[in-house]
Amino acid sequence: MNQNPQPIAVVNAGSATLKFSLLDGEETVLAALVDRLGVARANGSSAKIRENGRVTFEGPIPAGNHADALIWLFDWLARERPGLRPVAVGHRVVHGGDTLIAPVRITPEVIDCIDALSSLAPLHQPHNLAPIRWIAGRLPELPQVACFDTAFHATQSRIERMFALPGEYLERGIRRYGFHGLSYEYIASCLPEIDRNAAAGRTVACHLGNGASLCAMRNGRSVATTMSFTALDGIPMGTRSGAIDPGVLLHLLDQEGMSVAALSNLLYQRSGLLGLSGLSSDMRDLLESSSPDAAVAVEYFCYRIARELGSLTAALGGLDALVFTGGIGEHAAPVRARICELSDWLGIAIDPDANARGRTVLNRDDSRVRVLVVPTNEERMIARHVRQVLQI
Ligand SMILES: Nc1ncnc2c1ncn2[C@@H]1O[C@H](COP(=O)(O)OP(=O)(O)O)[C@@H](O)[C@H]1O
Ligand SMILES: CC(=O)OP(=O)(O)O
Ligand SMILES: [Mg+2]
Repeated sequence: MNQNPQPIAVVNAGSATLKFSLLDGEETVLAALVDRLGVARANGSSAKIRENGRVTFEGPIPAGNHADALIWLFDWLARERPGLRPVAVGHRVVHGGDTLIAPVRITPEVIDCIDALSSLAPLHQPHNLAPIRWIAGRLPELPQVACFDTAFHATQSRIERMFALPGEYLERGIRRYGFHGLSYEYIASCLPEIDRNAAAGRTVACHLGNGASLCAMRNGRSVATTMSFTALDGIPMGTRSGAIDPGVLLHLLDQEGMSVAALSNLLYQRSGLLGLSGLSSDMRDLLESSSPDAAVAVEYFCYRIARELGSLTAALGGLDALVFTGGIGEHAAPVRARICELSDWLGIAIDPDANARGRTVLNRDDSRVRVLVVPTNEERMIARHVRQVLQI
């Protein structure tokens, strides 16, 4: 790091985690992860801080929610690293709706707009807002920038964004938006250095983490994606169902008398890999398990991804490259292998050894489609946006 750091702080608040980074240019000088937020346990949550790759703090902290965790982190920084003062803060905000389609400096009006979209991203939006509000109240002189997961998909065609509902619904903003945009934007920014044809051509990126989606890109711009109005649609995820016949929801509400809150809990928290396996939402647990239900959950996950890959290939009119990213995409070789096996009809052929070793290039020389593993870095993308918006 240089002698006079002017770091950008980046806050990426997930459903049960808070990721916090300090970036000096493209370099991450400090990265903190606060885990198990909102999970009832005697010791509260736990934090891990890494500086230049070395763990410098690890242990329980007295934080029950995202704002508490951020307060603890700012206190820790002021006490332990007084020389590391952020000059601005960038936030990942999951939903930008129809109006927030580019990174923006946060004002009270922007906060109101983000708040109005909370019901469309209940696992994320309230957790995105809490740290923004705390910083605005306590450190009003610190500029804050919101970067939206939805913004990258603003290039999609009108047809792609529609649901087949009466036109008035589209006018009211009931349409496909898409998420994980900061991750896809970062991947698109890396591709020219890794593979010029993939960067300029027809690429499907698979962001497979706890939340998961696929995005079809042409020349680095979003053409179609699997998530839509909310981050529930598309492929199954850690605890989310992915696409489901809306008739099932009507049935549960109408015939079985399920409450809206219980249905929301089922779809967001109790489905996906967790629901199918009855064991865990974490792919590591499922791959290690000998339970038949865990195997079914993994197979279902891979099968639905392979089906969506076919659909997105149709949206692109062909496929030049497939990119894996996110916790599962970057680390779970058996999942990548199975998705590629199910997609061999597309001309995908990978080298098992390159896959097992987690190399950047997985495809064999005779594969018609390039297959790549590119680690995502939403925080780096956010820091770039902050510098651009604030011109620093
Ligand atoms: N070594 C691994 N092998 C298989 N799956 C992994 C591995 N490491 C992480 N994962 C999966 O990645 C998920 C987290 O993905 P990540 O993209 O880091 O999280 P988030 O969606 O919270 O940003 C975990 O829940 C787990 O399913
Ligand atoms: C939008 C979304 O699903 O995000 P995450 O993967 O962080 O849960
Ligand atoms: Mg994520």
